Parts: sequence; structure tokens; C-alpha cells
Amino acid sequence: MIEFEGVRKTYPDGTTAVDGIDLTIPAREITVLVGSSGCGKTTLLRMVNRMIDPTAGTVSIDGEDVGSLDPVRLRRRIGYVMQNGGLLPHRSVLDNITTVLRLNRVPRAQARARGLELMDTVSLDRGLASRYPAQLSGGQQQRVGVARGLASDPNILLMDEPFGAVDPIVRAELQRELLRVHRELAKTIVFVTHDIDEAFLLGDRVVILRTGGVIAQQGTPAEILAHPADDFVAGFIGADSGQRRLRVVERDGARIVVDRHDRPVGLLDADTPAHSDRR
Ligand SMILES: Nc1ncnc2c1ncn2[C@@H]1O[C@H](COP(=O)(O)OP(=O)(O)OP(=O)(O)O)[C@@H](O)[C@H]1O
Repeated sequence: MIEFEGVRKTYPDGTTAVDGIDLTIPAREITVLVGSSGCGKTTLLRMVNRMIDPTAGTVSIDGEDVGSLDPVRLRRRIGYVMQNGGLLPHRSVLDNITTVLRLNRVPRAQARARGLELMDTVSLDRGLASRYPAQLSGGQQQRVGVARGLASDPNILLMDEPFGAVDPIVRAELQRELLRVHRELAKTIVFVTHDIDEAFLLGDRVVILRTGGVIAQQGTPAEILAHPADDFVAGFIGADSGQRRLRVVERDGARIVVDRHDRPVGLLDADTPAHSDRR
């Protein structure tokens, strides 16, 4: 469990990026931090592994204040995946994946075996192991980034807009893969995005931030959809424009779900009672 208590970050130029945040991130779930540009998502994320230290308040992991831990060692036990992969261009795919293992003095052969296993985990063909990042597609580079984040088998994986730079089809594939990997490995994942659809798709819990680094609302996607806290949240999730409103209409004896433009989006399964599991 990750806890933020009264956390504030003011940069030297006076910009307050995060303003007094109290937040509990449960273990083994995906928590998505979402909000428009500049609302403090990256700042908040980077305070978990001490890439940024708060100006006030504490961030703790399982009750231990990260401020009391050595930042380098802390970073080696927390996975971090960033936009564009952040891969080392002159290192092969396998070397990129195993960098942290080598830093942790895992013997070369063992690191290599683990790296290849991780390529399987993220559905990357092992034949790509000796390529360089520039010889991969954007989606493949992101998979390498995720494999690298998982290399030291961290309990926590921080992901900063990891799928922001790929096209929508590849993005959908990477999102599905992440959910699969999460089901298999059950890591605590903190995921940053500015895309509310991505947040609702991936998040067990979603934290909506607003400019100035404050929390507008947090909860499960269903809770937020059912009861947006205010006009800002309703606007952000598209509830006020009717974007999320679906209706059921009868057509040719079937119950069809349509959007607000009457476009069919699916079929209501008559035999399935409503249940609370959104996946
Ligand atoms: N090193 C810095 N010095 C001064 N201000 C900064 C610094 N880093 C970030 N900021 C400011 O802090 C605020 C929050 O930035 P942050 O990167 O955390 O937001 P974000 O929600 O992740 O934005 P984006 O989605 O655009 O990446 C912004 O106003 C930003 O300009």
C-alpha cells in the first residue's frame, strides 16, 4: 500500500504542482491518476520512487516513509515505465530489459534468462532480443519498457503515460496486455494518463486531479460514473454532454444498446443478470 499524507510539492520557481494530497493506493490493484496537462500527475508519481521529494507531507510504502530510504536502492526495487519507453538507444533490447538486474549484480547468464522470460511475459518475440530500440515499432518499444519495469520483480510498477505515443490500435492491444499481465502478476500499478477512457478501462481505482494538484474525485470507475462529485468531474468524464449515456432499444426482437446518436454499440445479453464485476 502506498500512502500520501498532506503531500505538497512547490518547485523552486514557485509553481505548486501538488497541493496537500491525501491518497491511499491499495496493494495489487491498478490505480490510475488522470487529469489534464499540468495537474501534477507526473510529480505525484515520481514522489513514490523519490525522483522528486515533496516540499511537505509524507509518502510511505507499507508504512515506511520513503524519505528515510536510500533513493537509488528504492528506485531499483520499484519498476518505472515512461512514455516513449525511455530506452537506451545503443543497447540491445535484452540489455535494456536487464539493465537493473545487472546493476543489482545478477550474474550475466541468469539476467539473460530472466530477460528472455520477460520478453515472453510482454508477448515480445525472443528473436528481437539483439535488436536496437530504433529497429522496433513504437508498440514493441513500449513492451520493452514494460519488460524492463518488471525486470527486478518489483511489487510496485509506476507507469507514466506509457501508451501515449502509439496509434489507437496498438494502444488498445497494449492496454489488454497490461490487464493480462496484471492478472498474472498482481503488482501494485500506479498508472498516469490524461485519457479518461484509458483510466476507466485500466483502473480498479481512478483518481481525477484538477489543475493546481488537488484531487477532484477518487473511486472505482463505476462510483465516479454513477456520482460525479461536481461539474468539473462531470465535464471531464463526459457525463454532462451525454457522451456516456447509453440506451437500450428493441430492434428485430433483440435488445440493442445505442449511444446518444442512436448508433448501436452492442447487444444486451438477455440471460445475464446485472452484476457488479465490471471486467
Ligand atoms: N521542475 C519543474 N520546475 C517548475 N515547475 C515544474 C517542474 N516540473 C513540473 N512543473 C510544473 O508543475 C505542474 C505539474 O506538472 P506535472 O508534470 O506534474 O503535471 P502532469 O499532470 O504530469 O502534466 P503532463 O500531463 O503535461 O505531463 C505544471 O504546472 C508544471 O509546469
